[in-house]
Amino acid sequence: MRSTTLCLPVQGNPAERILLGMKKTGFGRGKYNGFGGKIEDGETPEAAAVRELAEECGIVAAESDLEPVGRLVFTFPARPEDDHDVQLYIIRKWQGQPAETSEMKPVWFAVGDIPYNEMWADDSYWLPAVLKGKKVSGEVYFSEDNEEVDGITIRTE
Ligand SMILES: COc1nc(N)nc2c1ncn2[C@H]1C[C@H](O)[C@@H](COP(=O)(O)OP(=O)(O)OP(=O)(O)O)O1
Repeated sequence: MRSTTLCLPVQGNPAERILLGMKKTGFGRGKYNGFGGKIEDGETPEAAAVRELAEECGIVAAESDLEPVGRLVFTFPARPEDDHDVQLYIIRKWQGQPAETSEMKPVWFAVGDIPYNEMWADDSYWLPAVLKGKKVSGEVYFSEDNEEVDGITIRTE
């Protein structure tokens, strides 16, 4: 199970726009997603989230500006090496302008125009709640094709 972070930069409170990145390499290539990746040995989830934001879209954030919004566990029975345990954050304040990197191409979307058909299939189950200010936790099981959701439990608070 990979321990990872996923950070969602937004404008507005409640969120009006969200910054997503088109993944250019590795896991989730060809999909829009938030920014994040593996928590390295000895690193806190918050330090990993800030590092990945800088590496993937060039923005500089303070750990104290990360808003924890939940945790999701993704299970791929047909490809267990891709199982992910993900700490989720929203961020509304940072320094610098988002820029394309070797890993991701950032694009702003209005909250009503999020391209769910170009994202992981789980996102439409939990992202709307997060953008409305809820915290989420849950488990997602993917089907044999590693793309469709086969089972999902999402709790909101
Ligand atoms: C499968 O469902 C998922 N949905 C969403 N929206 N995001 C997911 C899902 N599974 C994982 N993620 C997130 C968690 C991380 O932010 C990234 C994956 O990071 P990881 O470090 O595993 O992938 P890479 O950055 O490609 O790692 P390498 O650089 O080692 O290739 O996706």
